Amino acid sequence: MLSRKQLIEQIKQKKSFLCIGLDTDLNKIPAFLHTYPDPVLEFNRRIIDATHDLCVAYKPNAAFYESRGLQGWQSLIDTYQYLPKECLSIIDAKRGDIGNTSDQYARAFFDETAGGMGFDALTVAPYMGHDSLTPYLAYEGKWIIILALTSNDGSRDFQCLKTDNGLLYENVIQKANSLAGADRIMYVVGATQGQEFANIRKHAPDNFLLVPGVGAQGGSLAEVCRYGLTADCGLLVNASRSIAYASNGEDFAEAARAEALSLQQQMQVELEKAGIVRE
Ligand SMILES: O=C(O)c1cc(=O)[nH]c(=O)n1[C@@H]1O[C@H](COP(=O)(O)O)[C@@H](O)[C@H]1O
Repeated sequence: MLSRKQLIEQIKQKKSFLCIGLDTDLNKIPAFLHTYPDPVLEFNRRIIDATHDLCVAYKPNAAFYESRGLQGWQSLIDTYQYLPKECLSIIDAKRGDIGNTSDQYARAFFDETAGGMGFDALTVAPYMGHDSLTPYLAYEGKWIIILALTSNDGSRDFQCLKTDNGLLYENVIQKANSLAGADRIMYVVGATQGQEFANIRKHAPDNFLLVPGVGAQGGSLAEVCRYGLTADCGLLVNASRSIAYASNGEDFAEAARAEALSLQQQMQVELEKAGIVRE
């Protein structure tokens, strides 16, 4: 369990708001790892060992594990158990269903005694409304991270539709803000959304934003910071492929560290510029 206060302390201590995505694809990891009993777990462990002092969160994406059936689910459980406790653990599963079903998703990802995983945070889709979100909030201290304005092209299809009460994604934020505060709810906003961050901040001034889309998707960290940074930082910027697959040789963990270090150094400059940490 990681509270907002503890997350902010981590950010200040590590001078980083980096989240590392563990989107581990059996077909992309170095060949020599295939001799290990669980190559995905071995890969994740080495990435975590090489980067944990540079980031404040890890985000395994459930799809990369679910697609491998029983073995994949075991890799996910074992990876969860290996995550450093000082980092925010996010399961990116983008769940959303009627309350009765959301209860089960919540148990699967939040209740360690039920399914072996007790992640701090879960990504959720808001499309089914308030009663699809509240079951997760029943878990004291856990976070939900709601899709607001995503990084992909299709984000314009629905999220930017105009309603009598503003854009659809603005409605999502307003509704979710009525369910819980900035100590329980974060929003996903893609790094590719640039100046739109200024508008997001009008509706979610205090919430942390999970920001995927730097690295492989081409989003700009400087622009995200310019429009999205708050006095408490308020950002978790995720990179998955650009870190994890920086090399596919035996040096993959060092290469991942070099990528993570480069992002952390840029983040430190931004945190210093904003006066959140001292130079
Ligand atoms: O919820 C997410 O994390 C997410 C939302 C979004 O708008 N865009 C997005 O890319 N993601 C996820 O963030 C990660 C991005 O990976 P890279 O593009 O490899 O850094 C993937 O796990 C995506 O599923």
